[in-house]
Amino acid sequence: MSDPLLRIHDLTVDYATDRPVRAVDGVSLDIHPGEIVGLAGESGCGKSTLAYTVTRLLQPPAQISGGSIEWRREDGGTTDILGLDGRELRAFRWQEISMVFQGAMNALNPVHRIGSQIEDVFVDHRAGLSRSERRERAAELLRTVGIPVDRLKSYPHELSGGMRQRVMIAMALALRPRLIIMDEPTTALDVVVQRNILEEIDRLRSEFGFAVLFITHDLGLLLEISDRVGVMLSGRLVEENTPQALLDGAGHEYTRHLLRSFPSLRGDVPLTGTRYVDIERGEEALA
Ligand SMILES: Nc1ncnc2c1ncn2[C@@H]1O[C@H](COP(=O)(O)OP(=O)(O)OP(=O)(O)O)[C@@H](O)[C@H]1O
Repeated sequence: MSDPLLRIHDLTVDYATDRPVRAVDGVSLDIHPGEIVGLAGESGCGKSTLAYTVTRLLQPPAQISGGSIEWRREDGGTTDILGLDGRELRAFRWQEISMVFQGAMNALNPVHRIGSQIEDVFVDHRAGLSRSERRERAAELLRTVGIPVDRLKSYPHELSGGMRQRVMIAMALALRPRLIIMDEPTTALDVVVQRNILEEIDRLRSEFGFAVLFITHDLGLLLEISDRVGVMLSGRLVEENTPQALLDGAGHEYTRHLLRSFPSLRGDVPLTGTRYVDIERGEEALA
């Protein structure tokens, strides 16, 4: 197997509050190029804290108490993510790793058109592009995520929730990052829209080859879309394996407990994207 793209080693993160919380407790996890790695676990187990640490968006009172996060650059060398300074981080985010967070669709600025918000990513990170080049790229990105190009002129409130989340995914793709971290990206959406977007992410992954760290409390969903799934409990990564291996026999009692909550996934539901097919046009119908 190729060298990992991201190597999280023995990471520990604490919230230094009156009653300190160890949110991430000695987690080690590798993500390889092009892989979809799912992270499951119930609310409060530390999934988001892990995502915020990898992207260096963690705010006090959170503090990194130990461990390392290593990034393999395209030139083969490694970058210590925890050692990046502010200027380096601005160049690193979006460019190397981008993020789609829960409720990200509400992060769009309500008073600016969709097109200009996508173009802004290029204004900030691709200073050499002309205005018409930026426009062309914004249009191409919308097409990529399945939104008609005339929507560039729309304001966020004129789009459905699913479309707005697709716009956020388009922005996350804009600079062709090699890893996209998605923290509950579809949780706020209708289940049909959610399925369509997941199918889209998988298709885009095949097309562009980026890796995905997909975080959700929904283990059933992760078993369908991931190459490997990690299960977190109280800050620890208690198990990590392929979906099939977990279904065949999870090693940790907590994983077995989570699996029992999804009885329909134990053999009678295909693990491929085939369940998407009959609802392919669902979002258009709802939008
Ligand atoms: N700002 C904060 N101050 C203090 N404790 C925090 C803070 N943010 C998170 N925590 C605590 O850290 C632990 C991990 O929280 P985290 O949000 O990472 O979990 P999660 O698995 O992502 O949960 P959810 O799915 O609800 O977002 C929890 O015990 C939480 O209460």
